[in-house]
Amino acid sequence: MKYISTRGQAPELSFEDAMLTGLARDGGLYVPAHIPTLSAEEIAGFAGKPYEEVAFHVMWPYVSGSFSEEEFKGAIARAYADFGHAALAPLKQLAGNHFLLELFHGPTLAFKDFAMQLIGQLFQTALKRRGDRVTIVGATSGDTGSAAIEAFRGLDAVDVFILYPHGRVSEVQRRQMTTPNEPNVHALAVDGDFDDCQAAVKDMFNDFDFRDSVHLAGVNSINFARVLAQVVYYFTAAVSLGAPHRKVSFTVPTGNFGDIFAGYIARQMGLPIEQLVVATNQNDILHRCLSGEGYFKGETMPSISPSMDIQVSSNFERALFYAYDQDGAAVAQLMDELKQGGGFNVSQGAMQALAEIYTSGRASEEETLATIKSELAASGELLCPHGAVGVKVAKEHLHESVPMVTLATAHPAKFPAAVEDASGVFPPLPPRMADLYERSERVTRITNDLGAIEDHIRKHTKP
Ligand SMILES: Cc1ncc(COP(=O)(O)O)c(C=O)c1O
Ligand SMILES: N[C@@H](CCOP(=O)(O)O)C(=O)O
Repeated sequence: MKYISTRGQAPELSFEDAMLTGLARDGGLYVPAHIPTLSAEEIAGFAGKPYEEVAFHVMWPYVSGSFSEEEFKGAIARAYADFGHAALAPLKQLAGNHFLLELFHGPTLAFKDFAMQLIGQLFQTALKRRGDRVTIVGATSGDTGSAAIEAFRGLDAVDVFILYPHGRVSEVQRRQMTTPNEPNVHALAVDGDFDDCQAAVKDMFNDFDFRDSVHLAGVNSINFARVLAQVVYYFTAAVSLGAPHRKVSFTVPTGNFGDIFAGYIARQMGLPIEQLVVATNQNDILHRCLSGEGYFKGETMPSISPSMDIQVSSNFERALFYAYDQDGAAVAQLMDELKQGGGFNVSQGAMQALAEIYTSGRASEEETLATIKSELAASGELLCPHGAVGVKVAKEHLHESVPMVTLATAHPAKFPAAVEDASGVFPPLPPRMADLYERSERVTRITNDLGAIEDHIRKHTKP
């Protein structure tokens, strides 16, 4: 399988090269040159199979030229060995036709572990084979950073620098990033918001001298390997509800559009997905855009679902690439308008293409709090604020005949203040991280200045 850039001007790469490269050199994002499909029989065959086995079958066509079958199966087995639930991604019934897919049983209690644990294994295999080392930079609104640090801490061939917005992540998220004491891990608290952190990461990739001198790699969902690993749980969830013989819908709490884009890939691969519902918090650029108002940045407002406090949603570029019939020049033009003028209008044809796949909704802060409270009373499920945004929006899109799955993207214990405020229940951390509040922290506060960030990284990267 070859990978191509959404802006059409970067070299085609293998899976391994695309994974280690991160952002394409034309500023675009890598996508597979074609999306492989699975037959209804193959999908039906996933019923009752362990998650790891489904994972291998779904992802193998994308990675097969880069890893041997044995390497890839080994990576999958090691990636999911430490999850705190035997099913890895259990499905719970909330009511009638509405289900919750719990994606927070990994080591850092968020859905990011599904991909990050796997790419941690794949990076190690590839770097060992090449005798190479890389500098990973990542931007986080809380969960990607902790998952990346967990996946790469202590590895010889990797330095990892995580940029998070100072004061805009939860205490648990911050401590997950600042308490690991391995010297290859560096938490940077940036004076700015998540979009500033993400822009800095992209600017570093576009600074080729810097990029090449430190062997830059990226583990945000700009990396297609991140998206790919997330495709798997759409299959396991849908099949357990009767797919491919029955259609299933998904509602996805959305920020950077990576998770829902994984749903799009699953759909294109042949999974009968009826609706893909984008659920946003008050930072609702995606909901506004999908409602026909164009894609225009507003100010990012801090919320009780901080991981979704995002205005420039990086994977939306991938969605646009398909909506514009894979026209890289058109996508490059839109991204230029976004950078220069803060937004763009989507053509009528592309809006139509998006509307065939995605619908959307938004939850205010009050609605999120009310949903945490009401869902606890109704089903006994204690939601994190991100899951609550999803549940609120999902309820506006329920249909009698098609099951709806809402993705519960993080454990409530990552956001105890908001959860307790809403429900009166303080969600405790699982025993394996019960001493998180006592561990000492190590973090560098840094201004939102590309030169300062690059200097810091240069100084702290192992040669
Ligand atoms: C808990 C949680 N929910 C939802 C999201 C949104 O996911 P995505 O950025 O893939 O849209 C994030 C961040 O990415 C998150 O950390
Ligand atoms: N919500 C994310 C933001 C980064 O998203 P990514 O999926 O592109 O890595 C976070 O928690 O960091």
